[in-house]
Amino acid sequence: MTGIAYLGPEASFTHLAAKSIYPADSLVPMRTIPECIEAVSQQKASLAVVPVENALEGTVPLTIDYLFHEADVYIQAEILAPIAQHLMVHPDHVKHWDRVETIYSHPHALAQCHKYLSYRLSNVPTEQYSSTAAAAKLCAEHPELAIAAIANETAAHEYGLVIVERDIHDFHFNHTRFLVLGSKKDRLERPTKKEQIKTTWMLKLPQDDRPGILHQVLSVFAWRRLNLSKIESRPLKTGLGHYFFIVDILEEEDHIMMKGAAEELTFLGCTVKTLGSYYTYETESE
Ligand SMILES: O=C(O)C(=O)C[C@]1(C(=O)O)C=C[C@@H](O)C=C1
Repeated sequence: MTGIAYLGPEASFTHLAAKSIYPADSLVPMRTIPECIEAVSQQKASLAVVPVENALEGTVPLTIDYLFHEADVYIQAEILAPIAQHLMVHPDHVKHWDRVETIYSHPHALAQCHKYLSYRLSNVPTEQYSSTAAAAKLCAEHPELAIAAIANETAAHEYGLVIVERDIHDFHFNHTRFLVLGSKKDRLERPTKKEQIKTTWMLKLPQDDRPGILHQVLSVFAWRRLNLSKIESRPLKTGLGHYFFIVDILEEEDHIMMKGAAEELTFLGCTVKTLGSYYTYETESE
């Protein structure tokens, strides 16, 4: 069991995030997020790095859903990275870049540039691809096609493309959170003294639709003064109106108040799936 799986290929944003804390030669590219998570749960990789949330576009649903429904893995750290999106083409197309016929990228990247694309290139269809770097690689491998990719600067260098429009993401504050996942509850050391620990739980409410249950759940945290930094619902996929909740709590799971909270939630009929406690590593831009 060796290697750290990441959403590839080389020069994806996930690759840059992973390289900020792990040596480049330990990283193994995968084609999809589920493949990364499976590699860890089937012990084919020691860890995996996957995107989980973007400041402009919100959750990466595939990651959250796969963690809840399909795998039993734990978060060992999170990496917070600034994101800058650029439009790039093969050198053969630089002169007439605004005549490209299709723009490829990861769905999150296309969504981060929605305003730019609709004002500047409204007639050009977009096509979703497995990652920004995979889209850049496609442009490099097909100079005969008039296509462009939205990706980062490293991808432009890696695949020999030319950036024709810089910083095309719609809002300046663009960051993505990436998770480092492992098969055991084990966390990376605290990166700096001031870093706050965080715990992620996934909560399923009791089956019977009793009034006020969400209020009761929140009060479990409130009276214990447990600070939530995020709460979000996702469909349970068992029918309309059925959800599970992802909560990030700014406390360590072993804390007495957290143990009490878990017990009380279970008593209320909730199922608590823990992803563990971990620290945040912040990276600089490329
Ligand atoms: O496509 C990539 O390069 C990725 O690493 C994926 C991903 C995402 O899933 O959000 C990561 C960061 C950016 O927000 C855009 C795309």
